[in-house]
Amino acid sequence: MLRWMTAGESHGPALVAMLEGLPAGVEVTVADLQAALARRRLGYGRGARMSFEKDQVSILGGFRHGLSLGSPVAIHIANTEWPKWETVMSPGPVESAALAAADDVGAEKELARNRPLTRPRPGHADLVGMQKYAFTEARPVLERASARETAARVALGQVAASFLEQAYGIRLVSHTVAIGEAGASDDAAPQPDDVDRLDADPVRTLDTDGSAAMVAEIDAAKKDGDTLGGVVEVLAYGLPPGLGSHVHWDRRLDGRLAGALMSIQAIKGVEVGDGFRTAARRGSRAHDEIVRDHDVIHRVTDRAGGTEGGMSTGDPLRVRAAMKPISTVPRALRTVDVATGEAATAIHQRSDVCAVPAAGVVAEAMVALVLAEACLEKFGGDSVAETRRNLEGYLAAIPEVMRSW
Ligand SMILES: Cc1cc2nc3c(=O)[nH]c(=O)nc-3n(C[C@H](O)[C@H](O)[C@H](O)COP(=O)(O)O)c2cc1C
Ligand SMILES: C=C(O[C@@H]1CC(C(=O)O)=C[C@@H](OP(=O)(O)O)[C@H]1O)C(=O)O
Repeated sequence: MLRWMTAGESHGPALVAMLEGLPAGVEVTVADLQAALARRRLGYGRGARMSFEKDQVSILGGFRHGLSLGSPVAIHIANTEWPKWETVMSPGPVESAALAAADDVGAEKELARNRPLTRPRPGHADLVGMQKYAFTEARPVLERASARETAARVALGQVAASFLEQAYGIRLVSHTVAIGEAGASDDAAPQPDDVDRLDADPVRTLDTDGSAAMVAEIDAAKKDGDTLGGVVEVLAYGLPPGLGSHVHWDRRLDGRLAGALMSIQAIKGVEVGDGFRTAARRGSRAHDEIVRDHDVIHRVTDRAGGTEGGMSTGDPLRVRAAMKPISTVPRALRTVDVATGEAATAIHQRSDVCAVPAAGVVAEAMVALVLAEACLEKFGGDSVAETRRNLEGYLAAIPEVMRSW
């Protein structure tokens, strides 16, 4: 069983990520994790914070000499901005005089870090979090609701992706499909080797015309004091057939992927394969017919996106996630000041205009974690070599007439 968890606040000293159940013998270095985290900071339209804040990664447990030990993995991601927040976000008690002084220091004093945030921002966890956790202001809520937490997911996702590739040859890639109303062409699905080209593009697409249109869309929204969402896609290549199961609702791979993607901040829709487009088709044009060619069984199309009956088919997995526009809208939205009950406009200090390219990297991490969990459930094993042997034994037992390889 693979389990993972993250802890840490957006402006706290660090994020912490733990992964339990990783077999021994997976090669991962701090440099690999740093590179994964750098990819999450990419993308045209992100706010000022992305340029000055740095992630400082260290591995606290689970590895020795670059190889996993089979013990729980613990990763620490320190935040270089912590000195500015040391008082306001102190985990221990602080004197009220020190808190008051915290508003008057530093280059960013306009952020008024300690001023009570009593004007909840629409689209954020602020209001309902205050109601639920009995806070009189939003800071204690927004600190954990913030997508800063996705840095911890990406670090864990990198460990999972390394395991998938080294144990089973499974590789992932993600890209941006649309930002606002501008989209990339559907022509060619990216391959894992396209990752450098994708990361070099301002919005992480291979379609240069689509990229220019998406950049223009972001510029226009920014000029209007507005924000944007969009759609990302994750593909995974090299999956064996049979991950997940049709026998129980909570073992279906498609359901687990959808849940993991929906758990990302601001994701409001998930599609597996052609998803919503399939709903508009007739059955004769919706499914993937099965043929046998040169002794190999395969599907002639890939509309299903690599799952049938809640199990991986062995075809490339294709899932999309729809992100709502960034909630902190510069052209401030209406809210209520909960200190006075008066109508107000929502706080806007600084924000991303669009974080869709980064959300693709986060989605890739979540898919890697779900696939690693599903692989370990199916193949087990305490070392990379053992789990690979188990995969090979399983594939060898599938009768030749049913083989898709
Ligand atoms: C990578 C990433 C970056 C984000 N950056 C911002 C941001 O700068 N400002 C903002 O208001 N929301 C941002 N969000 C979205 C908020 O975290 C999200 O809208 C909020 O948590 C509420 O969404 P929910 O209802 O889906 O939880 C970002 C989301 C992601 C995935
Ligand atoms: C810090 C990150 O993203 C943050 C996610 C976020 C939000 O509300 O989700 C709001 C912004 O933070 P702030 O309000 O402090 O400017 C983003 O910068 C990150 O992705 O590392």
